[in-house]
Amino acid sequence: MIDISKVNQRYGGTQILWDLDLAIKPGSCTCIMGRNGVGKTTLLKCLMGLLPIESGEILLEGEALHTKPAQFRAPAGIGYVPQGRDIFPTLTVEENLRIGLPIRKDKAKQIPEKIFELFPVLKEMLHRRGGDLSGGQQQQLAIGRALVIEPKVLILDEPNEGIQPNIVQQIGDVILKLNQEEGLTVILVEQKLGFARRVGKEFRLMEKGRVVASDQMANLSEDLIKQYLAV
Ligand SMILES: Nc1ncnc2c1ncn2[C@@H]1O[C@H](COP(=O)(O)OP(=O)(O)OP(=O)(O)O)[C@@H](O)[C@H]1O
Repeated sequence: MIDISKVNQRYGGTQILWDLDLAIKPGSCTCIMGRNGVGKTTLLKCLMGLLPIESGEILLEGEALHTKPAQFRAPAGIGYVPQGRDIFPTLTVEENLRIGLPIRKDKAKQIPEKIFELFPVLKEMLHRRGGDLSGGQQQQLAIGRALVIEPKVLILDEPNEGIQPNIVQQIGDVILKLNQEEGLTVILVEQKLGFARRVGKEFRLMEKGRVVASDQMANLSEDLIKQYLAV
């Protein structure tokens, strides 16, 4: 589904991603894990075209993605929930959700009802400004906004950072539903081990800008945790 090969990326003189290889299978839910600063967010930004790569390639269903400017990546079928959410605080919930509508292939004029079934709070808050929502509600809005385009792949960068436990539970339920019942491919950067184990089917461990271990989530051993995740 997504094939990343030999990707190198640098911020000025500092190289962050080193010949990074990563393959994502259709219908999988893959957690990308690793200590702070190993390059997880940088990798997602490269996938979304928000950062240029120096070399290597990124393919989506066999077609080159890395040659497409950022604005063509969502229409190619990638929904992205960035770290820190990045909702538009002065726009209403409805306006935030409508942003993806023009790039839908069917040019739908209405926000799909499914978004409100997944996140009923967004219907209640439809006319409130995004900036007035709680952190957890904003995160639900960011996920809803990414789903409006009906993506083939949903990418989430630490969706539970600073979110209260009951909303973390709800976000987990939604990811599980989308992945297991609807077959949506999910890529999740996640620091919380419990959450990763609950929703992830596979893991990829990163260290120093490379993927150093890949397996089914059930095989994430204490040794690997100690080596690549413990602080
Ligand atoms: N805009 C930037 N300019 C220069 N260096 C950067 C920039 N953004 C990130 N870095 C550096 O790149 C490295 C990787 O950062 P990145 O945010 O991708 O890591 P991460 O694995 O997502 O960590 P975290 O869990 O803290 O978000 C870090 O050393 C970081 O300081």
